[in-house]
Amino acid sequence: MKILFADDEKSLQKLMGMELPRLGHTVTVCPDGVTAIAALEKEDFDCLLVDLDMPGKGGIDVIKKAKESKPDTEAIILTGKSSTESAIAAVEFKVFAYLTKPCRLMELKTLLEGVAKKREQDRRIKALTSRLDRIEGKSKLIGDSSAMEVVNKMIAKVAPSNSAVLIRGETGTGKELVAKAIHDQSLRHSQPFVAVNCGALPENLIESELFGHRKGAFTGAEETRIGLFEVAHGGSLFLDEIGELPKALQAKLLRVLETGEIRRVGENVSIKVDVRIISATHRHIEDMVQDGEFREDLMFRINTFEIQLPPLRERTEDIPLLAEHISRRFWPTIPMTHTVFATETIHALKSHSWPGNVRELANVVEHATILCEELPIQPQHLPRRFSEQTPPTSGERPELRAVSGPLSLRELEMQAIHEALDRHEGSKPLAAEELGISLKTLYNKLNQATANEKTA
Ligand SMILES: Nc1ncnc2c1ncn2[C@@H]1O[C@H](COP(=O)(O)OP(=O)(O)OP(=O)(O)O)[C@@H](O)[C@H]1O
Repeated sequence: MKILFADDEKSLQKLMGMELPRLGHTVTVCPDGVTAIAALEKEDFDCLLVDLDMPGKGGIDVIKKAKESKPDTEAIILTGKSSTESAIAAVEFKVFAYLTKPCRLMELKTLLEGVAKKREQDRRIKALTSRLDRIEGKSKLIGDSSAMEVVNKMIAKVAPSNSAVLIRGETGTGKELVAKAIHDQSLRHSQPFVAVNCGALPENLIESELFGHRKGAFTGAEETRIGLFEVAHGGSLFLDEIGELPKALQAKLLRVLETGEIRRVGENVSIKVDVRIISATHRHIEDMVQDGEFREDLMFRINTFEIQLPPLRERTEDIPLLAEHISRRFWPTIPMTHTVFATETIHALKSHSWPGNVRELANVVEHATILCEELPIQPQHLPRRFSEQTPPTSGERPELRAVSGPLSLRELEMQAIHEALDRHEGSKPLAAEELGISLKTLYNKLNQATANEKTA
């Protein structure tokens, strides 16, 4: 790390000037606060190591100056005598640690390792947050059909309350997006939104995922871990596919919702949690209750307020807006003034039945943006099932051509890949599994096909 050391004690200046580089850091040694502030004006540092009492400007002035221009600069205060005022200032400026002199080198070494680790974690969090933002996009629900207007009104009404919400709708209709929109418009928006797919977790792991576990609670529980309820404390927990929750867990979840307390697996003390529950399902929960698969009391707990999402085929008027919005996700440089889809392409999109709803539309648009080199996107850029609906045009790409003559081995392979992708609504992992190839191989083949087209 780049460290700025400031202390008026000559012996310490000498010691740090020698020892910090030995610990793998680069150090700028300053004899007082004024010199340290001047150094900060010239360059940035990862960590400040400053004496509190120096003639002219003190350590707090140096930290204040550094945090003004670079708030993520870490600071460790060294001092001969601690005072309440300096301790308060240290808290105000989020100082990493407070060391009273004489400090031991080993202690300082450990602290600096802690600073380096924190900076690494902060960087990772930033990278993950920006990646998540890119993947999730904003929770803005696109669509101005009357059906979506109703949905938006319901979200606005229920969001500020603390009520449990059950979102119903076919797969890919945007249930998670609605859950996020409820959270974003609620008073909890600055707290965590945690999503968990109850259908995707193995049965033996769900309890510990949701409620956490104590070290040694079961084989493999090597460390105490907090569960998603605790992670979501103060915010919202989105239980996707709640119909898939095993019966035993339904009883435990009900108890948590009734008492507001969770108990980590293997622990016998309860912890209070404040979490708003938003659930979603594509299944008919009432039928599941009838068949004894879902607890009726739990159903009444989670469905205080219900939002029904319409399938895409019932709001085809939203398709042009949605398709354009999604295309910019994959192709962010498209100027806002450009027409992205040709009229015939919109017509083909509107004529489809969309069993996979908006997720399927997103896959189709991704496919088209990969194939299309020049806007607007034409029908032949859509997957095969669409080109079968529209008459072929000249200049059509070989792998999208209607089968008229013998195909080369590569064309046959691409045909099989596209058919598998169509069957799985664009899901590459599922298509790869069906074809008996790895996901990586599937990507390689698709990328190769695109590269071949570009050079053809
Ligand atoms: N109204 C919408 N506006 C913009 N994007 C949408 C809309 N509805 C869905 N999407 C997009 O479609 C994809 C699927 O949405 P989402 O995951 O919310 O659906 P879901 O109903 O939760 O699916 P599943 O039932 O499979 O969990 C996401 O990429 C989402 O951003």
